[in-house]
Amino acid sequence: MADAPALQGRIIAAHGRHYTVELPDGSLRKCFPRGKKAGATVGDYVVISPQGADEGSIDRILERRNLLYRSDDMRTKQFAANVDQLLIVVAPEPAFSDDLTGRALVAAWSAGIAPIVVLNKIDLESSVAGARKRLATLAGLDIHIVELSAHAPQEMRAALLPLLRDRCTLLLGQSGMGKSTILNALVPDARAHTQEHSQALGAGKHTTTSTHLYHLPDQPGDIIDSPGFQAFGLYHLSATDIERGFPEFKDAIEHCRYYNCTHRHEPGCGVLAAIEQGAITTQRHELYKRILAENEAQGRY
Ligand SMILES: Nc1nc2c(ncn2[C@@H]2O[C@H](COP(=O)(O)OP(=O)(O)OP(=O)(O)O)[C@@H](O)[C@H]2O)c(=O)[nH]1
Ligand SMILES: [Zn+2]
Repeated sequence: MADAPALQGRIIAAHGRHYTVELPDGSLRKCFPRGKKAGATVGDYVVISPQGADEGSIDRILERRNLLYRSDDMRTKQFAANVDQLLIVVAPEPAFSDDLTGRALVAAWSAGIAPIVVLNKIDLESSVAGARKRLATLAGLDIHIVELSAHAPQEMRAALLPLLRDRCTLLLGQSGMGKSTILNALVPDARAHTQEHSQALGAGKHTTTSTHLYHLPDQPGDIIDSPGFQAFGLYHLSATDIERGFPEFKDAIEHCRYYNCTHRHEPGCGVLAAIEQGAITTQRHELYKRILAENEAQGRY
């Protein structure tokens, strides 16, 4: 019997050793990477060789438009590939972290991906003002900030669905910000679906898929759910990547006296001058210095 012809599909879930690949006809296959090739991630477009009725091997990962991940001394965690935008969920309670939110923004910009920040739980009236005030430090950066309450699902859908149309959106946030609640309002039974897939594909009932791509039920567009994080290392970024993660530095850097200026203490630094003039906030500059120092401590530069 001749080999079945290779097919192209998209990885919609990663389960440790194997992946769920969706084919253009909507069917799902449990696929294993061929050989020792690792590193496939949710959102990847792949070429597979079908095996049997519902399995396959991943022969090749097609070129990625982008790849989002975080990394620290412990490990590297890929979030997703080929995304159009990042939706970063923050909330007044538990209070979101400026540092982690800033890092997620850096991850987005350094990968060339547009970020949207969602301030969830605006029904928490006593604490929402404080959250708004902290978010105001991001004003002036090119970020769309949307306020909503996932406990008012109808209004929430009205606010989010237009932003999600025709796009592949990665949902990201610290633990407890309300990602699952938002996801479930956008894709009812998302969690149940995950269970179903896992069981149908033999992943076992208790294997939780950490990252999963869902199609929006009522309009074109995909949303990728990812586990909540409590740390967001960016050890993989080069100094140039980090600079790209701070788009407000771009014009100022043109004025730096030294081509290899690190924008910390050098004389004639355009970024330091822009801080003096109030065009760049010290808070963002502090974050920049923290990320750079962490990477330097790795002996990268
Ligand atoms: N008051 C209020 N509570 C909310 C809202 N959205 C979510 N919550 C609550 O916040 C808690 C955390 O919500 P989840 O959706 O589980 O948060 P998550 O971001 O998925 O958290 P992880 O699973 O840790 O990543 C739950 O108790 C939700 O009911 C909201 O709009 N208003
Ligand atoms: Zn400089």
